[in-house]
Amino acid sequence: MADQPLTLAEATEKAKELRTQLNHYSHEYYVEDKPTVEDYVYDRLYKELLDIETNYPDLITADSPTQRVGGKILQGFEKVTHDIQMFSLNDGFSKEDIFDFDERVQKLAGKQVGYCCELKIDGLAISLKYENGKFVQGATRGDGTLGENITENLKTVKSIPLELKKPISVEVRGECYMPKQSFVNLNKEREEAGQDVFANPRNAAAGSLRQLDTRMVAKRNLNTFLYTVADFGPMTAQTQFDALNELSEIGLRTNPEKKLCATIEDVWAYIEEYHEKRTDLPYEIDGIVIKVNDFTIQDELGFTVKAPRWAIAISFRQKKLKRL
Ligand SMILES: NC(=O)c1cnc(OC2CCCC2)nc1N
Repeated sequence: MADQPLTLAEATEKAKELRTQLNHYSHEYYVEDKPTVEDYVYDRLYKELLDIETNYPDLITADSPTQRVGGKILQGFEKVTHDIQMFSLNDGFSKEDIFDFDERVQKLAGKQVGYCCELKIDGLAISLKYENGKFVQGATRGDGTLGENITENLKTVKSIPLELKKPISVEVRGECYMPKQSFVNLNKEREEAGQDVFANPRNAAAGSLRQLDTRMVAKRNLNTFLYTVADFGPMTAQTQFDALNELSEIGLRTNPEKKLCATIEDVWAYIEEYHEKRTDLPYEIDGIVIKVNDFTIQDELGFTVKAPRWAIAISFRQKKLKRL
């Protein structure tokens, strides 16, 4: 016999249960890349929730997985002022530049310091604001002070949680990027449709986030890695390495290839390692970012107008950098 239609009370309870289950499975799949259920299990539960929301539209919540598909046509992007400037990075082009950086840092810090090394994801820098755990604003870097409000577009990026694992208010920053395979598939589609193709995944990600039709963005399979805590709220990390782990603990996606290096020689080994490995990665990187690990020392070193003194990027895309 066909299921009896749910009462409002039953539907409310069931929708809440389904949202929790679906958001958990989605976190495993999109944030941890470790799904524990087959797609058909997810799809069946999703359909059940969609049916309930269709019958009881008032039960639709902002963090419902059904809201990820987009459906808004924006008129444009409002401007957003970054209370905390989004800095860029000084570039290094050779082993000598990296060792000179280490010398400067040690001189300023008055001691040998440890470094947190990260892959330099080739995407678009974004800022995410959460209030009491809820995703409230997403923005582009812009010129570092003035960016664009792309909240509605970022809501369709499945690895950006609409709700954190803890009800905290923080601002975090990272990179939004298009995986290599998605880039290949997109360009194939565009070519078949007689459209211009994108030159590289970074341009494809930027072009996708500029879409005013959020349904288009939802189809572009964008992804993220977060790497900066701008407003810590109650977060307690005292080093960059711990901050990356803390970002992951509250439900944000971070890059697993990070490494804590005690000496600049270890940093150089990491750079050479990923210069080799980069073609095997499912996303593009344009270099490595080296950061003084200890936040107290970062604060001592401070910033120039554009960039921190406690970090340097070595780019793999340098004419001069024939080989490392
Ligand atoms: N593209 C990246 O993967 C990346 C970029 N920037 C930073 O750190 C900058 C941010 C502001 C000061 C240091 N880290 C990264 N991993």
